[in-house]
Amino acid sequence: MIKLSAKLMDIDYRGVMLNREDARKTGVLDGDRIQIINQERGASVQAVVTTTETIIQEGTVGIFYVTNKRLDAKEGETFEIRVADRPVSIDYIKKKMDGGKFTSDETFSVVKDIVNDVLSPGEVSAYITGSYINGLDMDEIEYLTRAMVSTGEQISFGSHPIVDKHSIGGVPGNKITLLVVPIIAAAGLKIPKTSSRAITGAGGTADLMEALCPVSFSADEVRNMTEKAGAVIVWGGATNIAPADDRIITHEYPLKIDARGQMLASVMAKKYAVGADLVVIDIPVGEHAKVRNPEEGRKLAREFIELGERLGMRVECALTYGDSPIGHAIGVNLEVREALKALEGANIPGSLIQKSTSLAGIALEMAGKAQNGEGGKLAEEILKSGKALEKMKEIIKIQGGNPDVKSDDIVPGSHSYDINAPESGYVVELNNSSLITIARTAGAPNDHGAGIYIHKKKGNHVKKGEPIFTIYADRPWRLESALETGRRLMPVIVEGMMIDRIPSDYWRNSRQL
Ligand SMILES: O=P(O)(O)OC[C@H]1O[C@H](OP(=O)(O)O)[C@H](O)[C@@H]1O
Ligand SMILES: O=c1cc[nH]c(=O)[nH]1
Repeated sequence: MIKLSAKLMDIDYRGVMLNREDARKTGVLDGDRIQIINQERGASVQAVVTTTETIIQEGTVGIFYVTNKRLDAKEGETFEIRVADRPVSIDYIKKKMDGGKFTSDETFSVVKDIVNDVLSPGEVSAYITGSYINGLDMDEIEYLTRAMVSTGEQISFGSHPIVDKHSIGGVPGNKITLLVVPIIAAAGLKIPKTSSRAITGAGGTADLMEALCPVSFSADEVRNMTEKAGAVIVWGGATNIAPADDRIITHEYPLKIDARGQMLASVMAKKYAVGADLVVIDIPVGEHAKVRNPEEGRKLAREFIELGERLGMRVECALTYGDSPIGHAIGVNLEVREALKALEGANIPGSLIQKSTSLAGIALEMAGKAQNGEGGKLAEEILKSGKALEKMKEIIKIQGGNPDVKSDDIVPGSHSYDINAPESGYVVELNNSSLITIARTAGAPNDHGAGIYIHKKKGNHVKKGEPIFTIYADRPWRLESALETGRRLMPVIVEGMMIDRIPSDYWRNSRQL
């Protein structure tokens, strides 16, 4: 054991940094774990070590920002540093990587160590990859859901039913939560909606809502705001509701993967933790979506329903069209503007309003607000009457945003480029996954102005030279990269257009490269 004085490092990262000499004295290498202890205050956390020769001087321990949120160290405070045992959860992760099955206790141990930052980013990625490749069965998924809930805070409400909705994502432009939640709340129901940020997409609901108001709240605040306004739309990652969820999603985001078992647990843990009784799940189905065909969609729906039964929630699922973006906008500001326009009563074509009112309609029927088969109509009436817009303003206000915001106040990035049709014909291919990659390369979701506006969707006729879609970015170099990505991925095909020309000396030239 050695004693070191704290140096606070304002870096949004987990763990500690030790001078190599102190690491040697303690007996740890890069990636090992230490226990940092202040006996007087009773403060003690485990952290993964990074070593340095220059950034941290001998006699000092650098404490990264996220770890210090739990340790609450002051600059210069003295801490005892000891080698920490290798967590047993790593053995469980290896077991899963070798194709084994988690028990309930093993799952809890892994989740607890993720939440307490005991596992390094590499170990969390190994857990996700092991579960992604070898899968989780329904028992393991239930264990994971319960572990995610029990390692965080839970909310309970005085009156019921509590309604909730969730989309598994995977379809670009899926801004429907900004319509579905206010419609349900305007019907007099409570819906404490927590969302994640983008996982495989260019803007998750939490990213979108953040363009209108703060989304980071404690569990208590979520409950109080929902009691007052009937609804919230907040970022689950900030609430300490199922805190493991966001840690897992952070590692899935760069890989653009959403492991099936973890997805079921991630969604249902958020519902269970807010005390939901009635849950509607949106499962987009399409060639480039997370679920490729209706059979797979029905299987996933059964799994959601079964998991709901195990946890005491009534779940209904909607298989939705996931072959084409929802509405015309992809990326934070473009999507928020489109959603607000729909709430303001603009004549937005098709998919956004239809999908939103169908999903909201299922919830209204489940809660007994509408007869079976009448929910969609009631949802549409609520939207058209302006009551959903009023409710959305109330939600924005209670979360600390400007309730008078108009759709036209939310503007796309100032750098844009139109992708025009090379030929006249029908749009026969508009690849969701490539559109998302282009929008992300343009800066989405971090740059709120970045994204894509689609003028012609699959099946639409386009004349030569007309724009098919426009790419927006907040920074010129991001737009350049997005264009380069677009040229490589060719996300759109117009019937009759030549896709590529391969000259006879192509192979010789490429071999020379
Ligand atoms: O990034 P991809 O994987 O498309 O989807 C992730 C999005 O889907 C869900 O939407 P909601 O919370 O039901 O609105 C998540 O919370 C997240 O916002
Ligand atoms: O909230 C969500 C949505 C999709 N997939 C997840 O893992 N979580």
